[in-house]
Amino acid sequence: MSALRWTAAGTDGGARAGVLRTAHGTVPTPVFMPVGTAGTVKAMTADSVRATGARMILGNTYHLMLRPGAERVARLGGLHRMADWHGPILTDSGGFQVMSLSGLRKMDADGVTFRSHIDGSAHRLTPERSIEIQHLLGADVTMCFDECTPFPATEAQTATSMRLSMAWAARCRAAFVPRDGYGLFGIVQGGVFNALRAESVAALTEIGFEGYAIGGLAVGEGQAEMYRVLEATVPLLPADRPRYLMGVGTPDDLIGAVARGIDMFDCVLPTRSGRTARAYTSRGVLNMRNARHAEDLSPLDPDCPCPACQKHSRAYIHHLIRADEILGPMLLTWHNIQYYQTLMGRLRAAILDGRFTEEAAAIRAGWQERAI
Ligand SMILES: CNc1nc2c(CCNCC3CCCCC3)c3nc(N)[nH]c(=O)c3cc2[nH]1
Ligand SMILES: [Zn+2]
Repeated sequence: MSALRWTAAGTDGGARAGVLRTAHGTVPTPVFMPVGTAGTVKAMTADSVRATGARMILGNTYHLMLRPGAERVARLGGLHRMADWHGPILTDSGGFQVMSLSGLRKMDADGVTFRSHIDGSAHRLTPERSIEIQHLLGADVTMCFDECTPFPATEAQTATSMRLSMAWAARCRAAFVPRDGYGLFGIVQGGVFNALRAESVAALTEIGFEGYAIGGLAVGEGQAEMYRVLEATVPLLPADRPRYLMGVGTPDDLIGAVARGIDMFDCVLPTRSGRTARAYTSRGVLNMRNARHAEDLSPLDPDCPCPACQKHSRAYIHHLIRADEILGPMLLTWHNIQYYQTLMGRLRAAILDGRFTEEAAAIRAGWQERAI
């Protein structure tokens, strides 16, 4: 097998369906990748993640370099063996989490020095070290070490930040060891400025990557602005490479971004919401702490195959949440991950059948039917 490859299976308007081939198996796209921050999709076993139909998960340089340490993960056989996850893993490169999680940090042209949010110990990430860490973790998809430009930022600030990330992208490409079934993705920056986005795409495609992520979005710009940036950026990307929109998003965001040519997604929403008692359903979001569920014998979502919906009532899940029972977040997380997988499956089937617009409208209409 050559380097990691994406091949198209069908298109419908701007939406596209395809297959991503990796060293750890093939993944139908569009794909939602559950976030497995510290080597685990929180509150889920690897078997339960697989049961949802999820094929590919995220790991993270920042968390795993701090604990248990990248070299230790390698000594434990890598992330796949350690977590008993034998499908593809994409790891983020750490820059985003350093900027959003760590306390004291100092950015310079060569990298970033920061203190661990866990024990305050000092650490440094450079493009080369980030690539090395992701190799030690065993990632199928490695992300370039970048700076996610803060929002809002002036055009000048955005240009400086983007150009630093482009210089780091070239260093990542040089440091990455090519292997069959593995790939390095570039990350497009440029904030909300079309000319800077175009400059970033040109710089990355000049270097050449197995896939292209759109970074610097879902940072507070709002859905309309995010869509506007996608409309200006996605058409500039090579049609034969996968496109990954980082950190997105709500079910509604996913539909809109698939419509604009995105193939891959990750977001903490389904897992984090599972731990904050919120359930995504075909009829909108439910807050399971709400007393109205206390004697409701209906399932979270009648159309859902997950154990929470097949075996339990809203009343039981409401009780678990109120009683602060660990099974509550487990069942809600499982359901939310299942909901996201079911959603992506429906979108993919609709693209292949040429009825994406109709399917998107039907899904959105379902959310309007106030959850009974
Ligand atoms: C939520 N919005 C958002 N996320 C972004 C992320 C993070 C994507 N999710 C990674 C997981 C987070 C939890 C731990 C495991 C890794 C971004 N990452 C990078 N490298 N660059 C971005 O511009 C970048 C931009 C992002 N915007
Ligand atoms: Zn369910």
